Formats: sequence, structure tokens, C-alpha cells
Amino acid sequence: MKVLLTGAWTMIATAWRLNRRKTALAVFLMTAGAVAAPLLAAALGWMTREVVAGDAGHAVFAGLTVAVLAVMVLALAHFGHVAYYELSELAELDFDERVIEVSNGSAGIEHHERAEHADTWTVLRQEGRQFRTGLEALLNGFGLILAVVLTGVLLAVQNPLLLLLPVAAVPPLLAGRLAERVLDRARTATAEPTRTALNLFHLATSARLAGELRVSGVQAELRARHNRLWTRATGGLWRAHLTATWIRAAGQVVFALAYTAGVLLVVRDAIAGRRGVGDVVLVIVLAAQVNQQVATAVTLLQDLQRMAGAYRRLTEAAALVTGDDPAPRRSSPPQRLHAGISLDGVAFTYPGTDVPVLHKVDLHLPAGATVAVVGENGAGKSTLVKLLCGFYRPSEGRILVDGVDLHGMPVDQWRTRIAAGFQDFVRYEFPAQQVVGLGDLPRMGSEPAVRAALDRANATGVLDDLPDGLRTHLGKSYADGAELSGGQWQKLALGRAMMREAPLLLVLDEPTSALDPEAEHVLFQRNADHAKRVASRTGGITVFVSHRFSTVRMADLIIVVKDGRVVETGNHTTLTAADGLYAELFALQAKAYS
Ligand SMILES: Nc1ncnc2c1ncn2[C@@H]1O[C@H](COP(=O)(O)OP(=O)(O)OP(=O)(O)O)[C@@H](O)[C@H]1O
Repeated sequence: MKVLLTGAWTMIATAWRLNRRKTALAVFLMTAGAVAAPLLAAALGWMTREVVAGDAGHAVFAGLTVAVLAVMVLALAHFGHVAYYELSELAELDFDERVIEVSNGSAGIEHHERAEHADTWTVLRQEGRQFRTGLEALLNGFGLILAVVLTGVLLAVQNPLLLLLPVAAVPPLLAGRLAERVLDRARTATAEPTRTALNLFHLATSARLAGELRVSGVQAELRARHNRLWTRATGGLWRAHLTATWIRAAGQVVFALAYTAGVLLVVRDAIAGRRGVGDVVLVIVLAAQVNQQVATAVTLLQDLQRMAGAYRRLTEAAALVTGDDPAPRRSSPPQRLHAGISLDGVAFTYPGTDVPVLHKVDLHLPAGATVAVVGENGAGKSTLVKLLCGFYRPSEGRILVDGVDLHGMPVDQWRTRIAAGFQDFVRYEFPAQQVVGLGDLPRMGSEPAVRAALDRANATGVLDDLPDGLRTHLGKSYADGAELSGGQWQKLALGRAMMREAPLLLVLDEPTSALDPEAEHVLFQRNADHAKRVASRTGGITVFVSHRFSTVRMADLIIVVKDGRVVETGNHTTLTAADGLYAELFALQAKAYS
């Protein structure tokens, strides 16, 4: 009940905040429409009485009242919907925005990684679309409450026993709530196969992946898997719907019996001469309306419950997001690095797993240095980089920025002082200027800044293929959008990473995998030159992960990672001379190229 009331209160407060005038108008029109229904029953009873009494003047007046009320019942709800429509659009948008905000509101990205929270996000993504139904239910609810009270009064005047009719509405309501709980449980239980099926559907219909799917011929396999998962999900939901239908039907039977008894009661009074025909008409119409009101109340309650559930999940998700970073963060990142960044006994285990991925890493990344991280697949290179970006907190040990614990710094402040390019980059389907400029929002509109960043990323050539240069809309979502090759997208993403001119830390985690070795070499050469210039002012460090040793050898410091441990550090000359893992990997690659 508390969840329901909180959800309802949040919804109406949201609607009021979004548009007071429309909220008030929608509530007024929907309420007036709902209240007109029991008044119509009363007017029908009145008209019947006047007709039976043969009073033509009063009968005509009563008839006109019936007509006006009938029009109100039909028309006001319709106009109420018009007022409510825009409100519901805004409210749905507001809900989606809150989901986006909560989803991105944490210091780290842990809440996206944990399987046990994935279901919450899946349901939240879907529930936003249902939001309008919940708001409509709430707005209708006000009118319904008034209509029920008015109906109760009119029935009680006829025979107090008839007041039991609305009471008989309680079992269907309780049954409706129980049914919705059954459905909610089923939705949570089927969230995982639904999510996986949606992922497969996306894979199987993605234009970007179509080529690989054709060549490997896995379409049938994907379809079969999609089918199995979807069948599992819908099977679970179907069973829950069946159970819910039986529960609801049981509740309705109770009311149906009460309705029959109520009508028989008044018919008996009429036969005994205690009531007139008008009263019988009034009770038959009113009792039918109670039936309708109960059915509406059950539906409204379900919608409200569903929305309240979505709000509960959103609140839980928000708590999860803020709860992952309870410590106060008071130290600001330095304006420039003097000593550098150190890892002091850093160990890390991914949340929700129990296998350590990094073990007791001690490292010093000197201010102004270009640092390469190398190692075999799965060694822990990206994990190291993610810890430097503050996506996770080390399970043990500390990361010190000029001696100050990174965890003591507000993450958003640290993020404004770093820049990053990842292997998994975002393909923003925006104009090229923005695709690059997003790397430094305040300068997104600056063409010189964007061109300079592209130059540092060795990516100016991409513009030659764009019909309208930086103004060209990219991506297939737009009719006139230009599609780029994988390498071209990656070059623009690199340009984006280069937008911040003087970050304290520039992280490049295999951001050049789609580039040819020559392009990667030129990129790192240019970036190294720029980094050297910037480093003399800010002490900024560049950390890059690469499997290409022709690039790696340029670094001031090379870190070799193996099975989550740093096994060697040094520059190309010292590491080659040491004849260890680096020398072995380098020799292997050199041999492959020779
Ligand atoms: N989000 C995650 N949750 C759980 N385990 C993870 C997660 N990401 C990576 N791992 C595990 O951590 C280990 C190190 O992964 P990491 O991505 O750091 O390796 P890497 O050296 O960057 O590999 P590659 O060269 O293939 O990119 C791997 O065993 C991987 O399975």
C-alpha cells in the first residue's frame, strides 16, 4: 500500500511539475465526466417517475437533464484525454530521463555489471513506455472516487443494504492486486530470457553485423536461439496471465452475486409497493455502474500498481547507484601533475565475481610520461585502465594522484581532467562536428578545436569523404546520413578522445584496432609530440594499451602485464635487453612481420 501511495503521489507531483494547467484541466474534465454517470442514473430515475406520474413539463425537463448528462459522460472523458495526452507524453519522457540519469548517475559502472541488477534495468527500460497508462489511471482515479461516493449515497437512500454493493467490490480489488503481483513476479523472472532474446534480435537485424552473419551462416542458429528464449519468456508470462485471469475472475464472481442480490432487493420492494418504477430504474442503472466502477477500479489499480512498481524499481536503482560510493570525496584533482600517478598494492576483483583479476600491483606512472600497457588477452590491461578512470574502486590498495587517493576525489571532477578512447566506442549518429566535439562539451561548437583534435588523431582525412565536411550527418538513421567504415568511425572516436587538449591523464585502450599499423603509428607519433608539449605545462600522462609493438616501443615506460600481475616495467631498450616476456612477445611479432 505504501508503495502504491508513494508511486501515486510521485506521479501526480510529476504531472503537476510538468504542466499545472493541463494537469488541473485533465483532472477537472475526467472527474466531471465520471461524476456525471451516477447523476445520469439519478436523472433517469427522476424522468421515469415524472413519466409514470404523467407530469409532461417535469418529464421534459428531466429528459433534457438526462440528455445533457449523457453528453457529459460521453464527451468530457474524451476532452479530458486530449488535455491529458500531452501530459502523458511529457511524463513518459520525464520517466525515461530519470532512468537515463540514474543509469549514469553513479561514480562507477558497477551497477551495469552485476547480473542480479540487470533485471531491474531491463524492466525499467520497458516500463517507461507504460507510464502513460499509470498516469491516466491516476487522473481517472480522482473522478472514480467521487463517483463511487455519490453512487453509494444514492444507493443508501434507496436501501442501506445496497451499500454492501461497493463493499462487494473489495474482493475483486484484492484479487486484482494479487493478480498483478503474480504478473510482476513473472515479469522479473522472465526478464533475463527477454533481455537475451532482444539482444539476439538486435544482433540478427543489425546492418553493421549483417556481413559477418552472412559469411558465418549463423542466421538460422540465432533465429533458433531467439525463438527458444522468446518461447521461454512468453511461456512464463502466459502461465502468469492465466493464473492472474483465474484470480481476477474469482473476485468478479463475488461481485456478480452481490449485484444480483441488490437488484432483487429493490424489485421485491417495488412489488411490495414500497418503491416506484423510477427507483427500480435508478438502482438497476446505478448497480450496473457500480459494476463498471469496480471493473475500472481494478484496472486502474493494476495500472497504478504497475507504475508504483516501476517507481519502486527506479528508487531501488537510484539507491544502488548512489550506494556504490558512500565515502565523502573532498580532495579536488590537482591542476597539474608533479610526481605522477601511483598504484599502491592495487588488487581488484570484479563485483559479483570471486576471481581476482589484478594482484597487488605496485606501479609509478611518472608525470609527463607516455606509458604503454602490453600483455596477452585477458591479462588485465583494460581492467587497469578502468581503475585509472575511476570506473571501479580497487578491492585493495590505493591509486594515488600526486600522493592523493583517487577515491577521495569527486569522480565527476576527475573525469573532467581525463580523456579516453576505448575499443568499444560510441557511434553517435550526429553531425561530424558534434561526433568529435562531444569529447569536450564546452568546445563542441568550435570548428578549430574539432579540426585540431582530428589532426592529433590523424583523422582529418575522414572529412574528405564527407559531402558536407564537418556538417555532414553521420549514420544510417537519417535519410541523408553518411555511413562510415569501421576504421573511419574509430578515427572520429579518437578525435573525440583528443578534444581535451591538456588532460592530466589520456587513456587509449586499444582505440586503434580498426586502423592499419601505419595509421596507428602516425597517430601515436603525433599524439606523443602533442603530449610532450602539453606535459611540460600540466605533467599529463598518456596511457595506451596496444598489441602493436611498433607503437609500443615508442613509449617512455612499458608495463608488461601477465595473469593480473605486472611482470616487467622499463623502456623498449631495457626490456629487450632483459630478455623476458616483453622481448619474447616483441620477437614473435617482429618475426611475423618479417
Ligand atoms: N566486467 C567484468 N566482469 C567480470 N570479469 C571481467 C569483466 N571484465 C573483464 N573481466 C575479466 O577480467 C580479466 C581481465 O580482463 P581485461 O579486459 O582487463 O583483459 P585485457 O588484458 O584487457 O584483455 P584483452 O587484450 O583481450 O582486451 C579477464 O579474465 C576477464 O574475463
